[in-house]
Amino acid sequence: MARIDLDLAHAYRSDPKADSDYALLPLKMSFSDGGAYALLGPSGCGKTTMLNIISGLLTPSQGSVKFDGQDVTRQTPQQRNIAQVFQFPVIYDTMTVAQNLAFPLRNRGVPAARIRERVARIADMLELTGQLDQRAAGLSADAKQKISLGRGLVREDVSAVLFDEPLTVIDPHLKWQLRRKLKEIHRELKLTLIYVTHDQVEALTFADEVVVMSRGRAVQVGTAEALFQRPEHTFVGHFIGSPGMNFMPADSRRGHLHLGGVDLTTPQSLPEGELKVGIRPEHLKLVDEGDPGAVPATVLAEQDIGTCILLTAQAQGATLKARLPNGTAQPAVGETVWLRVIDLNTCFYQDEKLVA
Ligand SMILES: Nc1ncnc2c1ncn2[C@@H]1O[C@H](COP(=O)(O)OP(=O)(O)OP(=O)(O)O)[C@@H](O)[C@H]1O
Repeated sequence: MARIDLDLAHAYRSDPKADSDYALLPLKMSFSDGGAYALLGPSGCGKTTMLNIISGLLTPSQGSVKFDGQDVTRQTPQQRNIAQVFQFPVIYDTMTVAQNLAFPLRNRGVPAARIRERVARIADMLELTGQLDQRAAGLSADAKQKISLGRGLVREDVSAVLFDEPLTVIDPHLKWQLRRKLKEIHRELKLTLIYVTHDQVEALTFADEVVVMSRGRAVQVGTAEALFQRPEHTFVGHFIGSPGMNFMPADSRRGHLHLGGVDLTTPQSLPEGELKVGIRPEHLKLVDEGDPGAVPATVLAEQDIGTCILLTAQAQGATLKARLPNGTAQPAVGETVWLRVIDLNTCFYQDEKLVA
């Protein structure tokens, strides 16, 4: 296993000039030895480009990739000792499950007894033990992808295991189980795992640290909690959470926060000037009229989504979403309510970056 350091940029076109010419803008980041990471972001943000640069399938147009301090920028995936799991199963149909799992070990001359041990362990973790002697050809798409995962995880000597949206073909119920399984496997095997996905639930359940990407930038690297509580960029606030963070334009002058027509006091000390106030739907509270951190809002809709009531309201030109606990007295559509937007959970942004 290895610590991985990136200090690079990548453009698929030669002679890039504008930011939009880059698939990855200049970035510096590190993946620690034995960590579980997810690269998360919308389509086209550069996740696969970053993964392919780490694996060695792609050479960055600028800069370097280091494994344990050694420059591997020009090395192939084999030389870097990387295992990869792709979206679709990569297995040998004519082999049995056991032979498929053993293949990467046999290829490297691992002794037979150790191969048996390791295959049994991986099969047990992925609940494939009962199918070890079956030919892969007859198995379902789910089982085949589990074999692919197993082949990625079976070697002990890899620098890292890279996953590119590995659960795409998996049935939703099994997907949920496998996400948790991968987390357990990481705890047990302590491999460096890097996992590409555009699904935040997948990223947040699997990874110790999530790299949130937007348009060729890694905008924040953090734990699920940090991304939820303190998004460092409005993009992260908006992208993480369901629904995402609410934002309202505001103006900070001489210790006061003007939010539309309302003047509010904040527990945080704020820089002067135009700001965006960010508050999660989970933190937005219905309060009494005149509450010092609240704004009046007109109820637009209410939806019982089982775990809570999702309230949509309009306040000072912004649409706000609040997750209210079940059992909360529901205001009528069109009614004016007071929503507390300022409390210790509130985040403040200037030029889209967190400032308080
Ligand atoms: N081989 C290529 N040649 C030219 N441009 C490419 C190539 N591969 C990717 N791109 C461009 O680079 C940018 C980043 O693409 P990339 O595939 O890394 O994003 P992604 O986040 O993995 O997206 P997705 O989730 O859709 O796979 C996109 O604008 C894409 O169009």
